[in-house]
Amino acid sequence: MLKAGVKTGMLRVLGTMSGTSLDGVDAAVLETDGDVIRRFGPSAYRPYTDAERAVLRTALGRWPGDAGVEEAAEVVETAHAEVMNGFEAIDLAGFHGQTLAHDPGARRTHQTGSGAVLAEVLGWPVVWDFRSNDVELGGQGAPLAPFYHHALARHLGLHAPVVFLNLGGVGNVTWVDPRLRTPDTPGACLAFDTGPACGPLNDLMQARRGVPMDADGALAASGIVDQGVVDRYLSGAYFHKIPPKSLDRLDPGLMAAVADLGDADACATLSAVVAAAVARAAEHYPDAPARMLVSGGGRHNPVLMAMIRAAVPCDVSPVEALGLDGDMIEAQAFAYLAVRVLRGLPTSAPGTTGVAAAVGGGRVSQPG
Ligand SMILES: Nc1ncnc2c1ncn2[C@@H]1O[C@H](COP(=O)(O)OP(=O)(O)OP(=O)(O)O)[C@@H](O)[C@H]1O
Ligand SMILES: CC(=O)N[C@H]1[C@@H]2OC[C@@H](O2)[C@@H](O)[C@@H]1O[C@H](C)C(=O)O
Repeated sequence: MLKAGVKTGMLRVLGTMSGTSLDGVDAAVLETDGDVIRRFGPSAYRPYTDAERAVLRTALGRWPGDAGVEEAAEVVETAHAEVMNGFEAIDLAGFHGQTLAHDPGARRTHQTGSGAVLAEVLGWPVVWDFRSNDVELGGQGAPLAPFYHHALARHLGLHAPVVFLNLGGVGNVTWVDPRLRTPDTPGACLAFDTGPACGPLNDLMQARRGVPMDADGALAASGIVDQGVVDRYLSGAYFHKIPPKSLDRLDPGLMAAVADLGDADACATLSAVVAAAVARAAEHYPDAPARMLVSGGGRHNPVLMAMIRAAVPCDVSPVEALGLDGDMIEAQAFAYLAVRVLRGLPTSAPGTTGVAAAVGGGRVSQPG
């Protein structure tokens, strides 16, 4: 199904993502027709300043109209306009925005920042608000990168099921079968959030040491895992749910569970929770994957990666092993999805968000 008046063929699309860890904006160019990938283009990263991050943090958990949300939208729009302005010859942009709140059970999700404002400022058509339609139709609204993971597996010429693991604030996996030609074919993609990833580690480091992360897992490396905490956490309701399922970044329960541990032991234990959650995900795979390809900032944490390797029975490598850029997969995904939205193609399916049938979503804003 092709929407009237839409340019056919390959487009040069700029995708952006502002992730749950509130570190900054990733922007990456992808040449695609919304089906196959032709080429990866340049990318850029624009960190939030401490003051901007504070504005975003204040607005977490809030909905449109709540106090502080307009200020957060302005921060997000300004940061995106700055980084997006540096790119040339763009046909289309895919703007995810910053998730402030996500409650699929109540059929609502909130990504702040207006694609209409960016279309005006940049002079390009902008696709945005990717998740609302899916949650309104009863889906989880997340994860949405899976259809792009399927395109990546095809682009890489893979012929067996693989798992893409993204380690951001939250962990999420996509099991993909590239032998099935389109991502919305039943059985082509199964995706869900595994559990917490870097988010709780960051929160702990911020609260106890005033730094944004356990850099290179240095503190976790000198700590001892409290296996009781790991086992108790993994016995929680989320880990018994059948996918699709998605998480909000905030889980005060996990922070409380490590409150009595010293800093190093708490970091080691939180890292072990991440690895155990990733390992637990395998219960749901339709078939054993040939390998696990890791993207997101957590792949830079060698302690976390070692724990995952020890817990998972297949090869685990950063996506760089296959020539991809693990910091830009999500930004590229929203470039890919933008073209799908423009062309009226689905962006999620029962296996990715639990929506009842494959659906599209997103709004398209044209410059005035
Ligand atoms: N060298 C490193 N050592 C340890 N952790 C690291 C390192 N580099 C990045 N990280 C972790 O990765 C996080 C950023 O990951 P990423 O940019 O993938 O998250 P995000 O896109 O905000 O999250 P999400 O995918 O959940 O939206 C940092 O906040 C930090 O916790
Ligand atoms: C609601 C929301 O913004 N979810 C994010 C978050 O960050 C990681 C994980 O939780 C994933 O479900 C999703 O983002 C990725 C890009 C996705 O939709 O695939």
